[in-house]
Amino acid sequence: KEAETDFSKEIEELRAFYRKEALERKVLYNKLQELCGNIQVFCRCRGDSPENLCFEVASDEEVVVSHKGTKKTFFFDKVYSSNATQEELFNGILPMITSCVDGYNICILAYGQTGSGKTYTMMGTKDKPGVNIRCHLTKAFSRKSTVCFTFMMSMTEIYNENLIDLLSNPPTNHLEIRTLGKSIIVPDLTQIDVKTEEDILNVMELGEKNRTMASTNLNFESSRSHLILTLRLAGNDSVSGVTSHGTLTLCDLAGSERISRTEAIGQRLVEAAFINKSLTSLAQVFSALKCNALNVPFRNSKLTHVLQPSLSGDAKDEACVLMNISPDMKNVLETLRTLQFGTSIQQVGLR
Ligand SMILES: Nc1ncnc2c1ncn2[C@@H]1O[C@H](COP(=O)(O)OP(=O)(O)OP(=O)(O)O)[C@@H](O)[C@H]1O
Repeated sequence: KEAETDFSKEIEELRAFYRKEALERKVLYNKLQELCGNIQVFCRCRGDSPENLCFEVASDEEVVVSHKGTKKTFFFDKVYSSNATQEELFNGILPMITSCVDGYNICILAYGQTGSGKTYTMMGTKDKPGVNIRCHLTKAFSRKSTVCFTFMMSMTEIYNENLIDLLSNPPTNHLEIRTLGKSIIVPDLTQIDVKTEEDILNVMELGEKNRTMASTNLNFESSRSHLILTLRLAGNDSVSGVTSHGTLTLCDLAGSERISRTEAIGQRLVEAAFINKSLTSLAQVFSALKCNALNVPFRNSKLTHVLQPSLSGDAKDEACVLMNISPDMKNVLETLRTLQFGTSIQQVGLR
């Protein structure tokens, strides 16, 4: 009996130690977050080398754009030059992604004009997989062997303010978004339980297939829509008995180019107007957050409404905006616009 009591005491001490350690890790992470701000802006330069480059990467935080004989310098949390590999970029955002297992809501957004490398960054190719493919969180699993994780995955697309469920068969149009306090729910959204990396890749494949089907039915190019992949995870810690919930949202935004540049007419003009509206709403949300406005206009577009849970809350929300830029001189104005957008959100601190 004495031995039994000693053993229970030891277990209790171990639990207390474990809880303390977990708390300390959280405090340290919060401190780090305070130092870095909870929106980080990274710039990625497309990886080809035309003769006429419109910028140079001056350091791993600085990019200098040349236009009409003047040079303009932009500073970001990190600048990835044309030579940066997919792996280097992924390693830069890995700490943020893994914090999701500690109950953080993480949102990674790829922004930039059409052809600047957003899809390459997020999806990549078979040989050079991008963020979405590498985000299988296996590193997180192995880091916490005492925690049993469950994952639910959803994949949606927003085209002309129409929220489409890419995991239902056939894809369902016009999903409704409801606000429930600080969170939002999409009542009819398909969520698939995923357990392994292979499950996640299979679900992505299904989503991509349905995306092609949806774009064929509605007659649009996938680059004209926003693609949002969400992984919701719950981790039950067998030692502390605590369950934490985190969300990882990965978003490949539609091309940000101006309407005048695309010379769009008819349906293409309507698409461009919708894209413009949603990206403007995104900028407005960031600027409202920046000045701690009481009302952040999340509901002005489907995009910001869907992203609200990872942008609006407290210190547990974190975002990383990947600004993709093209090195082509003929794209210099779009490059400048993209970098200006990045600069404007750089100092945003979420509440
Ligand atoms: N860092 C890179 N290294 C090598 N190739 C790249 C890189 N970034 C982009 N590319 C290539 O450039 C082309 C355009 O990239 P991508 O399709 O990713 O652009 P995008 O911004 O997603 O365009 P859209 O908005 O039209 O979907 C693709 O052929 C892609 O493979």
